[in-house]
Amino acid sequence: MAQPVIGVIGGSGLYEIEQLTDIREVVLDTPFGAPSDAYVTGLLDGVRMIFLPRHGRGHRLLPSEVNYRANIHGMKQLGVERIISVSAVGSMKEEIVPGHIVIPDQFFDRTQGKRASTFFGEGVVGHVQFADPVCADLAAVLYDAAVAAGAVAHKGGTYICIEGPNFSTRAESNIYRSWGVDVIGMTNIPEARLAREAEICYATVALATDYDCWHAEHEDVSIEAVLAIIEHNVATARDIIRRAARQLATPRDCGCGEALKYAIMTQRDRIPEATRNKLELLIGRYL
Ligand SMILES: CSC[C@H]1O[C@H](OP(=O)(O)O)[C@H](O)[C@@H]1O
Ligand SMILES: Nc1ncnc2[nH]cnc12
Repeated sequence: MAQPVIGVIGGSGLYEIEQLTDIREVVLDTPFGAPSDAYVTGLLDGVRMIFLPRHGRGHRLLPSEVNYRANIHGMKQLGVERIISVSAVGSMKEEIVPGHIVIPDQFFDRTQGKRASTFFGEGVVGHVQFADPVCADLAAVLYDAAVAAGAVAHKGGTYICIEGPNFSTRAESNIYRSWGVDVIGMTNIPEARLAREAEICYATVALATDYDCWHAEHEDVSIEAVLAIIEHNVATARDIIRRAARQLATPRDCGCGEALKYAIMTQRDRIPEATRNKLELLIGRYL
């Protein structure tokens, strides 16, 4: 069996994986438009990796402008079975100190409907389960890798995803905290939803960079502070990816690869030809 391919979507501050060898750039088109940038494929300790900078090289795309559907479709085209997302996040809890790593196990969607968040539509209806939005197996590997890399890591937690690009108001921040969320960011929704629809495992290495604006003894979040923390921790993020990759060179043993098995509602002979063609890579085997 071919070796599983691991995708990495790099967030703020992670625009390349320096340790890759046998590097090739792949420019892809998808039925959903253009991905954020060329994919970089290469080997990390012999494991095939595909890297994509979420905001494009040079950080050109707002969280709302990222073409999440194209990014995930491109990963699928390249045979990716597991996606490691790397993201900068604000901490919503005292004990998650800037510099710590969180491996979230839940998402709370506060985006504002501006992002295409499903591959379905245009005559085909599908409803995937999303109660547990993160692949537990992949998350466990990432947590262990973070600990082995020497990071202070938190296993599990809720990532609230706001639309951005502005950071939150103090009132919003305090209300989110009262909801019990752990970290805040702007990108993991709809990325995680689309990975599930594409039957790709998804989990995030979230690097806490700030205390948003709720903490009386800490400065309000600013890009300056976020970038300083990222700069100090990007080597750790790369180390986590490298350690995780070594553990992920085996076929997966979770349910993510069959997420669509019972999800498609539409009577098969009523699915328009054009939609069939557009979604062939994602749903072809169920039609
Ligand atoms: C640079 S702070 C705000 C920015 O960083 C996070 O992006 P990513 O998840 O791609 O690391 C956050 O979601 C915002 O987009
Ligand atoms: N406080 C914050 N809010 C939203 N996204 C972030 N990314 C990093 N810090 C953040």
